[in-house]
Amino acid sequence: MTDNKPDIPRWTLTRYLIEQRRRFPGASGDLNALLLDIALACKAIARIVARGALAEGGPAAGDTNVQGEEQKPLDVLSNQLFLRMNEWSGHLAGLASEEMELPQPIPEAYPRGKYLLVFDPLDGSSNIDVNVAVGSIFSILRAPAELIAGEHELCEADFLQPGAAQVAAGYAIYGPATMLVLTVGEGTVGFTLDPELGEFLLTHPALRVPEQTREFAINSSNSRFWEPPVKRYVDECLAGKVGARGKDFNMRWIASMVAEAHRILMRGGVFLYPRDSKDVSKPGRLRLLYEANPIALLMEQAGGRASTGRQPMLGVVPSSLHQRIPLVFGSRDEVERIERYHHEPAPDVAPAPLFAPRSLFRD
Ligand SMILES: O=P(O)(O)OC[C@H]1O[C@](O)(COP(=O)(O)O)[C@@H](O)[C@@H]1O
Ligand SMILES: [Mg+2]
Ligand SMILES: [Mg+2]
Repeated sequence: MTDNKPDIPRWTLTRYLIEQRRRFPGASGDLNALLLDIALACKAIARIVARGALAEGGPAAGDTNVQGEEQKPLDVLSNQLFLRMNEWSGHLAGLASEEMELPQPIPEAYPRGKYLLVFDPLDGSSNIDVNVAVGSIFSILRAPAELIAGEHELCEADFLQPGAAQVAAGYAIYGPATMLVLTVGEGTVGFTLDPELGEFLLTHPALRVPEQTREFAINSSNSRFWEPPVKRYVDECLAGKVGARGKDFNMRWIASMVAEAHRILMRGGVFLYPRDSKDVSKPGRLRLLYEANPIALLMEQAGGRASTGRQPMLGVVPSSLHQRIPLVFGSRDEVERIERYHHEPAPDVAPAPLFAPRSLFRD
């Protein structure tokens, strides 16, 4: 079965989740209910984003988040929608967001559940004013047993689980169409919002990232700060047919990671936001728990790969809630090549000869 062919069952998100649950006869249905609440938050955000400059009622801008970045009114509003749609549900033991310094416990009045939700309520929000696709990214983890048992209060350490521990992950993209792209550990699937029905309908039942590509995405204004393996990789792509790769490459940079991830899931490619020396206090631009990990799981479940450049992303043990990390993802062959470049010496750095001729004019 291929995407967008008439043999795709026109399942709603609800129906898809019911079918998935059949795989686990003992399942409580909590995960499904949580995913539907998240989808509802995304629909609410989609409506506001679609109104653009006509949207009303957003809180005043001007604040900064824990990352020291300017919060747009829609960042704040999207965060509130995620909280409002999810904290009462009884399926969560806590939430954490890009826009909140500390994890948010479930209010006393509401029941506690067994999952943790981590999210970036609006990714690529610097693109809102220019009407480019933005999105919401989420990751679902199991709450530690002691937290569920009430043996301790919700704390940062509860969230510090490697990406491989994610139960589900996904994003909504607010573009010309709104889509929800999801994995519950059984492949990566895409739903398109039917605005008349208000339903996410399954349109991409088996997303696969092609193993090879001729398209890369990187913010090349940072090139002077890159490490040698990344410089080497990009130089080889730029050299095209006559270079080491023997083929021409195309380049894209939307500056909205959800949109880049979506393009790569649809037609392949590789994305890099590598470690650089621009600001030594930041080992990468993107955040591990609510940007890199969910995208990594979606990629891996679609046959792609995600990495720090040095190790698989899903194996990284987080050290803090808002930890930043170098991120490379997309077509498997390209990500593996970039990893290889990080592990092998650069080809032009020949070992210093024991008896090199000495000269004042040597460069
Ligand atoms: O402006 P830069 O350095 O190109 O960074 C762009 C990156 O920053 C992000 O916008 C960060 O996400 P937020 O908008 O949620 O902070 C990514 O979506 C994107 O890949
Ligand atoms: Mg983001
Ligand atoms: Mg954001």
